[in-house]
Amino acid sequence: MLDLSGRSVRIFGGGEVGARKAAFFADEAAVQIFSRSFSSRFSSLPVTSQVLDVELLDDQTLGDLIKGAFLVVAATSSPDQNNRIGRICRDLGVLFNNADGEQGDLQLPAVARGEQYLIAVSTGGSSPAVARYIRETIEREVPCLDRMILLQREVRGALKQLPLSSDERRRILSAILRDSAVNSALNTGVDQAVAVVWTRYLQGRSPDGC
Ligand SMILES: C[C@@]1(CC(=O)O)c2cc3[nH]c(cc4nc(cc5[nH]c(cc(n2)[C@H]1CCC(=O)O)[C@@](C)(CC(=O)O)[C@@H]5CCC(=O)O)C(CC(=O)O)=C4CCC(=O)O)c(CCC(=O)O)c3CC(=O)O
Ligand SMILES: NC(=O)C1=CN([C@@H]2O[C@H](COP(=O)(O)OP(=O)(O)OC[C@H]3O[C@@H](n4cnc5c(N)ncnc54)[C@H](O)[C@@H]3O)[C@@H](O)[C@H]2O)C=CC1
Repeated sequence: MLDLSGRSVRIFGGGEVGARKAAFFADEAAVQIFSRSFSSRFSSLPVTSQVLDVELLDDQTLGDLIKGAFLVVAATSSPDQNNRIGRICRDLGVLFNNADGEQGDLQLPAVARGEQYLIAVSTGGSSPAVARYIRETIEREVPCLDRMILLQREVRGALKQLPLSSDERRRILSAILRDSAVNSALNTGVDQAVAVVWTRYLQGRSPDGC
């Protein structure tokens, strides 16, 4: 969880993997891609690109491309070149992520993101496919997560105004999460679910206890 706004992220390798890494950072950071060739996915990404062959650059020239970056990603199809980029990053004190080769300073997780939440899944390099599988399972199984969070925020605020113990509040909030009537109302909207919650859990109660 880094604030990358205004930071420079430079990616070597313009294939599918480079494009995925670029998409991961492009909303926030200023992303530059260096590669021999580029996947068509780059045409829809807000990044700048430069055609070059890393193998033809000496360490000094490659270092000049890296200097000033906050983070560098190596995603060429050559682990040797990726590792060389990593060594230069280490010498220059620049954070490094390696898509293929010796492990760098950081790994990218699989991310399920909504307006109200962010879930990052990592297997620490053991099985990226499992990280992806868990991300997809979360997205499939809990599609209304944003709405549930908004509902919980609203109900939680209302419960705090009622003369309830924190145990009672916790029990109601937890029951709402698992309540199928609430969850199906959420498919229509947060307001509809709030109405169901009032009927099922808060009938007869009001903030002043009447
Ligand atoms: C170490 C790490 C470094 C890094 O890249 O940061 C790394 C490394 C490698 N990945 C490889 C392969 C695959 N990677 C994926 C997918 C993802 N890989 C991602 C992260 C990471 N990958 C970091 C560890 C994260 C962790 O363990 O949790 C995800 C989560 C995030 C992202 O990249 O955005 C993204 C899912 C995003 C999503 O969908 O949500 C798939 C599945 C697929 O594409 O369907 C495959 C094919 C199946 C397989 O091989 O498992 C290979 C072998 C290359 C080869 O030789 O074939 C290496 C290199 C090696 O292992 O040495
Ligand atoms: N970390 C991850 O999540 C994953 C990593 N990989 C690995 O990442 C690497 C890249 O995968 P893809 O994007 O699918 O491969 P790709 O072959 O589609 O793309 C590689 C890109 O690197 C560029 N490139 C290669 N050598 C270069 C050089 N000397 N100078 C400049 N650019 C160069 C190519 O022009 C191409 O754009 C592969 O080694 C692959 O095994 C694969 C799947 C997932």
